[in-house]
Amino acid sequence: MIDGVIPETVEYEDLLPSALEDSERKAKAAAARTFKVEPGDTLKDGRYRPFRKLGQGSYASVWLARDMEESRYVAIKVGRMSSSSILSNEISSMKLLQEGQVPGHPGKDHVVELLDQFIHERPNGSHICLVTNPLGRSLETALTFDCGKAGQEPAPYAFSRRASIQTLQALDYLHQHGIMHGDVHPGNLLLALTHDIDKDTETEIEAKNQRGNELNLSDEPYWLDEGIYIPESDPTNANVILVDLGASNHPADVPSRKYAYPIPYRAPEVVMDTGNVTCKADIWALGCVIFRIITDIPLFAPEDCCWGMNETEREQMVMFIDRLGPVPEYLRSACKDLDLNLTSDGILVDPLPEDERAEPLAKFFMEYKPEDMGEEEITAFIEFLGLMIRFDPDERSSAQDLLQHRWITDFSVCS
Ligand SMILES: Nc1ncnc2c1ncn2[C@@H]1O[C@H](COP(=O)(O)OP(=O)(O)OP(=O)(O)O)[C@@H](O)[C@H]1O
Repeated sequence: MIDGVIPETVEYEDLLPSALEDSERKAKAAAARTFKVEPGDTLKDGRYRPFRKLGQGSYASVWLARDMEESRYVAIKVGRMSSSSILSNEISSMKLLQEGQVPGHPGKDHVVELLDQFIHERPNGSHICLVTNPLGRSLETALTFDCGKAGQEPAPYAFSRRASIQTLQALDYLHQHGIMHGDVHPGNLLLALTHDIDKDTETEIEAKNQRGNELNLSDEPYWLDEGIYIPESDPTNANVILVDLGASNHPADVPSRKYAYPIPYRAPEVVMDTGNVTCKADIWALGCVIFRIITDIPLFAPEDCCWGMNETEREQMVMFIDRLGPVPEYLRSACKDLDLNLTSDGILVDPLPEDERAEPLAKFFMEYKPEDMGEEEITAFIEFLGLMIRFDPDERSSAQDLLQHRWITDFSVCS
């Protein structure tokens, strides 16, 4: 909550003439709820001057702004008018971190930090705004566009390993503060900028972007680190920052239905909507994220990715069973609701033909393992992965224990 105040949401639809068609009302309302910047606009009584869009999410847009008071650049996440509870939740978790009692934790440097917060009032409602340091592109973007797919080299293993460890440190930092993230995926892991943009003028910042000056106030977001490709940059210089605490929940070990994991990162208890979702769902998602970072291949990617469709959930459960083995007792009744027939041992009565089944976890990893990973490290990594990717949340390791695992501690790393 911002200083104890959650602004009331004014439903813009209610203010529109009733004669308007439904679709027209919805379009007008959505446009009104979305924050736009006009040249010369400022926020918080002139303190911040936004001049370029950095990102667009479902609940907010993110703007690069000049902080006139501190002579620096900041990123301002401006919530849509209808998203006040999500942004307030995000701020309350970030404040918990600010007040936190875990000094010297390495994860602190890998979680987005709240610099300021305020409410931007508009005639028909308010936008909650939160201010953080400007960051670069996401790991999702970097892995998809910089490496592999575009005919380029996969990310160097030194980079993938470093990014994986930093993500684990970030999550442990949150969990030590009693916060479950609830939306762990590579799109929420941003690369820290590798140069100090505070030394640049606004014109220089635009000039650094190869696509030119007309980016100002454009609706299309651009990354600040455009043109820096991971394989070309020094992996020892890369740092990832976990962002977007909008779906976070605390205390982290109390079951909650507040989470937003994208389909490939959803744990069995999330897929089956058992209601028993705690920070252990973050651990499953972490396992999927690390697998993706290290191999560039998603661990569980159902072909039919439609939210809320039973087919997707059934397909995911079948994949889990193929990769992990029998469904534990506690999930079996939920499987019945999905029309998944299981034997009394928790395996499928009608499995897919052998050549259509997902391979077991270790075998699947061996197919995509990085070339420069040694034998012993491969064994350690498969063991490490198996501590996160487990059906039963109670059997998954905590982030704190994972940090002590030999894959983290025994192999040379540049973190
Ligand atoms: N500090 C930052 N610096 C640069 N870009 C950022 C920063 N924070 C967020 N972004 C960009 O803005 C996008 C939207 O931000 P964010 O994910 O926090 O919004 P959201 O509405 O909560 O998104 P979602 O739809 O994922 O829930 C991010 O994907 C990222 O590309």
